[in-house]
Amino acid sequence: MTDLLTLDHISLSYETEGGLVPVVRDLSLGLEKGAIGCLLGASGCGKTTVLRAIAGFEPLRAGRILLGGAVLSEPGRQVAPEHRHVGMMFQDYALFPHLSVEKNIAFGLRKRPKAWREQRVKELLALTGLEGSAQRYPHELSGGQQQRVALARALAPEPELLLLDEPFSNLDVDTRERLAFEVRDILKKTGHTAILVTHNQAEAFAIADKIGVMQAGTIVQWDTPYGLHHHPVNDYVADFIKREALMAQRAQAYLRGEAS
Ligand SMILES: Nc1ncnc2c1ncn2[C@@H]1O[C@H](COP(=O)(O)OP(=O)(O)OP(=O)(O)O)[C@@H](O)[C@H]1O
Repeated sequence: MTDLLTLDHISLSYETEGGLVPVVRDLSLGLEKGAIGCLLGASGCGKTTVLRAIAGFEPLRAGRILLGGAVLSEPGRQVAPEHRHVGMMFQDYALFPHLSVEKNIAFGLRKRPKAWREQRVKELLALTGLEGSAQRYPHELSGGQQQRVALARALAPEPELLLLDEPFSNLDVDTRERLAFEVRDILKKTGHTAILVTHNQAEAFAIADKIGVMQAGTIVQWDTPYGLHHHPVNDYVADFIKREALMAQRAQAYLRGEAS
């Protein structure tokens, strides 16, 4: 199967007062349509920078980003973020506090016909289990419910690719795990392709089909959760994975339907 998203040897740097600082180095990955990928790594390794580059907010120093075979970014050329068909969901929800759940979800659909918009919002409320909360306001919802609204809003315009930056990190541990499984179920139901960024291994194993273990601006191994566990390419990956192995095994068992 051909990949929907391709990062082809991308490199990124930030301009600082001290000069150009390389942050992402020669990073490549391919993600099939309908798959959920995850960038996993310690703070500062460059995960968010990669996501921002896919969204179109950071220019590339080298390499190319392709979506559905079309080049989105290469040095000196960028498709504008609003023309990429890429949706985003971030850790701080970024919901509009003065709009109801229903209106938050419909926010990106203003240019669509009214009947289509109403039908789409209804579908998304059902998909995210928020039917009873359509008229409520963000401050009246729990953190987990707010994140489900944020997911519904990101999915509403039918993006080709969804980017999730540490979407669960503001939630307590129990909610975070439950929501990770719920989000996976929702994305699988709708067939969306997504890339998630996290430093939390349990979250990565709960949600992802493919995980990229990052170290100092590059991917050390891009593999299935099974592959990372059983065939780590070096000691760094092996140690990194071992640290939360118990949690990861639980998540895998859940996904195989062997645990509740
Ligand atoms: N606008 C910027 N200007 C200069 N340096 C930056 C900028 N944004 C990020 N950096 C640096 O680039 C590196 C990678 O940052 P990035 O946010 O991509 O890491 P991350 O892996 O997502 O970290 P975290 O898990 O803490 O969010 C860090 O060293 C960071 O300090």
